Parts: sequence; structure tokens; C-alpha cells
Amino acid sequence: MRITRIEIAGLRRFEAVSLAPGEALNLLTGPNGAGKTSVLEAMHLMAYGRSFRGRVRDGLIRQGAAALEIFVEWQEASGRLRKAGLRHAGQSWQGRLDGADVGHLGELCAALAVVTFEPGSHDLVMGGAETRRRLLDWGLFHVEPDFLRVWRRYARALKQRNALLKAGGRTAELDVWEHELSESGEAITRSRETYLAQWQPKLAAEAATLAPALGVGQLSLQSGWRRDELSLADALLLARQRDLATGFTSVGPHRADFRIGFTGIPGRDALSRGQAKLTALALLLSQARLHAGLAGEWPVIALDDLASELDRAHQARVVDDLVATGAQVFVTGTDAPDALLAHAGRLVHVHVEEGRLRTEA
Ligand SMILES: Nc1ncnc2c1ncn2[C@@H]1O[C@H](COP(=O)(O)OP(=O)(O)OP(=O)(O)O)[C@@H](O)[C@H]1O
Repeated sequence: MRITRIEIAGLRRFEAVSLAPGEALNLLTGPNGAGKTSVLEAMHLMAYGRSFRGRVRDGLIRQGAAALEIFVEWQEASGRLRKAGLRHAGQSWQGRLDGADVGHLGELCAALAVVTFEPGSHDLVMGGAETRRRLLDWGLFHVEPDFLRVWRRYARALKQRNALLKAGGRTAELDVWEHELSESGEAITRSRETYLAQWQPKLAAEAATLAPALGVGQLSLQSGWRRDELSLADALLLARQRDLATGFTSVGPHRADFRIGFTGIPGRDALSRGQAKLTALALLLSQARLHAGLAGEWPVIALDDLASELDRAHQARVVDDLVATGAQVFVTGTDAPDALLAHAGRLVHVHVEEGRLRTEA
């Protein structure tokens, strides 16, 4: 898919800006604090319903502005033109897709696929389970039409069971919600397992190019309960007394994670910071490639501050590979990385300064 228009108002330092990106490489340059990352942040917000740097109360809305508004128009590989709008005015989010209000922001997220590599991405490798679980589910939301529905069913049942646990819940009611949880939770887990099995060879290939010495390859699902020994229904029943004491559900796919296996080093703690970034990038790009195979088109790729994240050789390899796929790519930097200059004919260069965007001739 290719973004053909972005309009941003009231986000960070942007009052109101718009951009008509090129269909291949887009380079956003400008001094520190100019607003380059905020352009990627706007796309990411639309595609994930959340920022990659902090929450709304951490200053997403421009100081003094009543609301932030983002509009994105993009073209799918089929030629279909799509439009989405996102507005946040201090309390709730409102989304529109193709002219109609959406009931759930997940619908925007499932429509627009953006993969973002940014300075915080090394958390995918070094951080806690939640970031990896979200990444895994991102892939499924896009390629499995039913996944969002099942996931919501699970989330609703989890909320109900937790509320019951806190209220000292009655057995019959707990039975009902545990049945819901186990049906939807087993389905989520089967989908995650299948997806990881498809992802694994793509990751191994990507990591073999980006960081061959690490021996990255194995991906193993940690389902959130002892699945090799018990069904989810049994695990929930077994945990019930403990969960009643703590007031929350201690087992299930909401606790899932996946482990990245390394054969070249003892484990993730042996990674340098740069290697953790390369592993995170390999995860993201291999997932984008998997997505392209399953969905029939590449997601939009956003690479924030590429030159300070990767050495020159890796920058060139990543950019050359992406250009060869035909994906639409956005790169930010204080200066133009050499890796992009080699593709000058396919490059749209946007200069960002003091919250304004200017496309260079
Ligand atoms: N709520 C807000 N209201 C007004 N301005 C804000 C708000 N939040 C952030 N800013 C400003 O918006 C800008 C955001 O910059 P952004 O991180 O997008 O810049 P950048 O060009 O990527 O910079 P760098 O090269 O330093 O990473 C900063 O100048 C910041 O001070």
C-alpha cells in the first residue's frame, strides 16, 4: 500500500501541515526538534491507535490546541483508494474510515499497515512481553479477518472474569466466563502459533543478512499457560483460587510472549545495543515481508533516524533491499543518509523546519 496524502493538525509542534509523499522513497530531513519524527508518529498513530513515544498526556496534542487530527489517504495494491481520519480532543478518540465512523479504532489499524523502526524498537528484543505480543498480534489483525473479533471476545471475557474475581465471584458465573475465555483463548493461541511458524524462516533469512553472527532463527511461542500439559479451561480452573486471592487472571493468552532463539550467542543479554537494534529491525522487516506474502502487498515502512540507528553498511543494505521490494518507505534524519542518495531518481525529499514541511524540487 502507498500513502498518497497525509494531513496533520494539532500534533506536537504542527499547527496544520500536509504532505503528498512519493510512491517509493521519502526522506524527511531537518534540524533537531523540527518535527520529522512527528510525521512518522502521525502515520503510526493512525495504523496502531497509539504513539511509539508516550501517551496522549505526555504531550501528543499541540500545546494550546483543542484537538489533534490526522487524515491519511492511501492506495491499496488493487488500486482501491482509502481514507481514514483520526481525532483526539482530550478524552476519547474518534476514527473514520472511508467516510463512515468506526466503532473501534482497531478497524483503522486493520486497514492501514505501517511498520515503524525507531530508537525505541530495541525494546522488541530487550523489553517485556507486551511489546512482542502486540507485534505478533499486529500481524494477525492484518491477515486473519476473524482475529480482531476473537481477540475482542477474549478481552471482554477477561474483563468480566477479573471484575468477578475482585467481587469474590460466584462459581457459576466464573464458569461461564472461563468457558468464553478458553474458547476464544485457544483460538487466539492457535493463530499465533501458525503465524510464528510462518514468520520464523523469514526472520532467519533477514537476520542472516543483517546480523549473521547472531544465529537468529528460532521463534517459540510462550502461550501464557502450560499448554503442553493443560487445556486453557483446566489452567483457568486450576488458577481460580489464586486468582480470587489476587483479583486478576494469572494465566491465558493475555500473558503470552515469544522467545527469539540465538545460536551464535548465549542469549539476548549478550547482545550489544546495536545488535539488539539489528535484531529488532530483522523482526520488523521479516514481518513486513511475511505480511507482503500473506496480504499481497507491502506495508508502508517508516525508519526513524536511520543514520543514527545503524552503521553505513547496514543502512545501505536495508534501503537497497526495501527499494528492490517496491515498498513505500519513509526515512528521517538530520541529514540525508548516503544510502538514499544512491536512489536519487526514486526519492522525494521533504525538508522539515519549525513545524513546516517543504518538498524539495
Ligand atoms: N505538545 C506539544 N506542543 C507543542 N510542541 C511540542 C509538543 N510536543 C512536542 N513538541 C515539539 O515538537 C517537536 C517534535 O519534534 P520531533 O521529535 O518530531 O522532531 P525531530 O525533527 O524528529 O527531531 P530530532 O531530530 O531531534 O529527533 C519538538 O520541537 C518538540 O519540542
